[in-house]
Amino acid sequence: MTDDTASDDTGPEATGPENTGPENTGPENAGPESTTPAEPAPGAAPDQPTRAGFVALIGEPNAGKSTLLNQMVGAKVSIVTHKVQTTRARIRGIAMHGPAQIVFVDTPGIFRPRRRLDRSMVAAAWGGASDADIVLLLIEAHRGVTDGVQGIMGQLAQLPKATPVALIINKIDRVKAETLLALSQQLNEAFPFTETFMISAERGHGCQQLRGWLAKTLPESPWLYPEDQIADLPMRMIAAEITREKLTLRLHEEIPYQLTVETEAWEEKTDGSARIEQVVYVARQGHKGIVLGKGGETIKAVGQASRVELEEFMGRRVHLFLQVRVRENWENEAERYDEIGLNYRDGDDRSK
Ligand SMILES: Nc1nc2c(ncn2[C@@H]2O[C@H](COP(=O)(O)OP(=O)(O)OP(=O)(O)O)[C@@H](O)[C@H]2O)c(=O)[nH]1
Repeated sequence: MTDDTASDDTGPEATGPENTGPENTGPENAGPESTTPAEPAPGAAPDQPTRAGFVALIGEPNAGKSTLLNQMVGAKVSIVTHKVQTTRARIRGIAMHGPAQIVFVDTPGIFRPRRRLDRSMVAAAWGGASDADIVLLLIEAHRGVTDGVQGIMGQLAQLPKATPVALIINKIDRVKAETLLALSQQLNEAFPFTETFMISAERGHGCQQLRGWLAKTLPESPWLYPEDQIADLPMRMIAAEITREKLTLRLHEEIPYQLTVETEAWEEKTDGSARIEQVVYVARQGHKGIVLGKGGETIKAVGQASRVELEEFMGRRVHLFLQVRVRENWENEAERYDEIGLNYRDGDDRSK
């Protein structure tokens, strides 16, 4: 182990042959919370056509997009913290509802970009929206029509006319019913929303109705992802996001937005555990020391916290290995954007 590698895995390293047996539990068998494809709902008419498509979640930072996604998909596919702009990648979660496959695109918060990376996030958010079959605009009930919301509403007019756009008023647990009705009326006068839902993403209120509406509104189509691919599709990404969340919480304001985590290797062990190798990329040499901490204590604590959460999430043992590498000018390397799911091209930026 070099000084930039950490693992809190104190158990004996498994040395058995590569595990390829059919009994091997893949990341798709990630425990009760994982994204699990459902059979067509009991009672669904056998001749009902399958439906599928992309649903984009649009909203100001902190509106509750990740919370709603987790609620819909039933798995922790993106990270919820109190910080804004925690969502770096276009993480997709897939929900099955009867014969419908609902593919969620969790866009980064839409906000005024300052740096190039920020601009790519905005472009990705709007790109996700215009490619989507359905757009959901999330508003925070207690904040009402902010400047940011007004800005986003102005942009909605640029979407293809046929795209259904639903207004989702979230955090209804924070306001009175009269406030909600007035807000809904005000917003519906400003834009012709196809439908309005009032929900609490955190508590799950209204989410079942929303899911039902999405399922019946998506176009008739074969499923976009084969059933056996659905569950493990985002696992590496989820694992990387869990570690990035632990880093963010540990490093506070220091450098969280200038680092990224990638899962480089994932090996299933014959004893049912998983060996996961991840790399934390930092933008500057100086940041490496901060992430490692004195005597490697920071990265060790991060690794430990991440491993505990991964084990809880996956329902089995995890051996987690973290490395820290410097990738200078990461933020300006256009080719990196594709890898984290951001496709930025000059001219794409619709935020101005
Ligand atoms: N009271 C209340 N809080 C909620 C609700 N939904 C989400 N929150 C909280 O709002 C905060 C932001 O939620 P996120 O899901 O991270 O928001 P986001 O839109 O994904 O944020 P970004 O990733 O920054 O774009 C978190 O603290 C959530 O717990 C809700 O229905 N009621």
